[in-house]
Amino acid sequence: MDKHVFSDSELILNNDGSIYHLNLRPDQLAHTIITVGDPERVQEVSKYFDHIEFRTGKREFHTHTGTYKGKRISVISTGIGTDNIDIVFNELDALVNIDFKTRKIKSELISLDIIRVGTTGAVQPNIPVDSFLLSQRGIGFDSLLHWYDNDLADKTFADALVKELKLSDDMATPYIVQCNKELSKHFQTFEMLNGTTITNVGFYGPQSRRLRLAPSNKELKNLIANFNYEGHQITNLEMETSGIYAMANLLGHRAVSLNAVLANRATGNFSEQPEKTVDELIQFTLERIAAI
Ligand SMILES: O=P(O)(O)O[C@H]1O[C@H](CO)[C@@H](O)[C@H]1O
Ligand SMILES: O=c1cc[nH]c(=O)[nH]1
Repeated sequence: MDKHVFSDSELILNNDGSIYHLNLRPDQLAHTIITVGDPERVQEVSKYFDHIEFRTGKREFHTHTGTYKGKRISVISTGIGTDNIDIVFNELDALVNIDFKTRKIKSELISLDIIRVGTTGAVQPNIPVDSFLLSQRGIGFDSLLHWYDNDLADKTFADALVKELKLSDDMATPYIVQCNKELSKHFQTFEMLNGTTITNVGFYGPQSRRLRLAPSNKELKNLIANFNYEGHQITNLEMETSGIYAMANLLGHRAVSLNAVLANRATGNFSEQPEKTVDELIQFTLERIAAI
């Protein structure tokens, strides 16, 4: 594989030498990366930079690269969902680990630090809205990992999920993936909760929300809240973490997912100050990154 030359249809470069979706050239990317779902959140992060050296954007993928307290950081929006995470992680990895001139994998591989600053809904009543939660592990209901050759499966944990949550055969087998323990230590402070995060492919039915359409598994919200596997309770639901941990583990990057808890699904509450809470998580994250 090291000698393989990637064809134009597999490693797709734009006319200016940037990679297809992210619109970035290798020199425009820092090796510490903050990912956010919302493209508008990119500027909410980069407004704290000492200076911004580069801005680009295409579709939902917007990037600002600059420094914070002297540390070079890129902040990139992924849009919503693990389908976008597949694109973002493959292209980030290509930017550092594939030589765009020879179209071959480099002999020395680089490991990126990738920190998600996202939002979430808690499923346990004792997790307050406006708190911060670090996903120790992600449970993927989204199937992304299954499309890659991998040995990350934890079959016993997956079997317990299928049985206890009464997942139907029509649904993807869940997968379980971990944060990078070394990187996660830098974000462990008294205000940070830790948990197990389910990532799914939608905000409504797939997160057991009901507006006009009834979810297929009507008990799912309660089953998730009551699930316990070897002491691991499920804490929260969102839409990217499992994909981020899957891709980071497969590609050799370090990733951690930090969540601002905006909803509590058990109590029915939603934050009265979502922008403020996200802003506090952004400032917290930048301070912790500067100290790495
Ligand atoms: O706030 P972000 O980072 O987008 O994260 C969460 O919010 C979105 C849904 O509103 C999903 O992307 C979910 O994962
Ligand atoms: O409940 C929530 C809140 C934010 N993001 C989600 O995906 N779910």
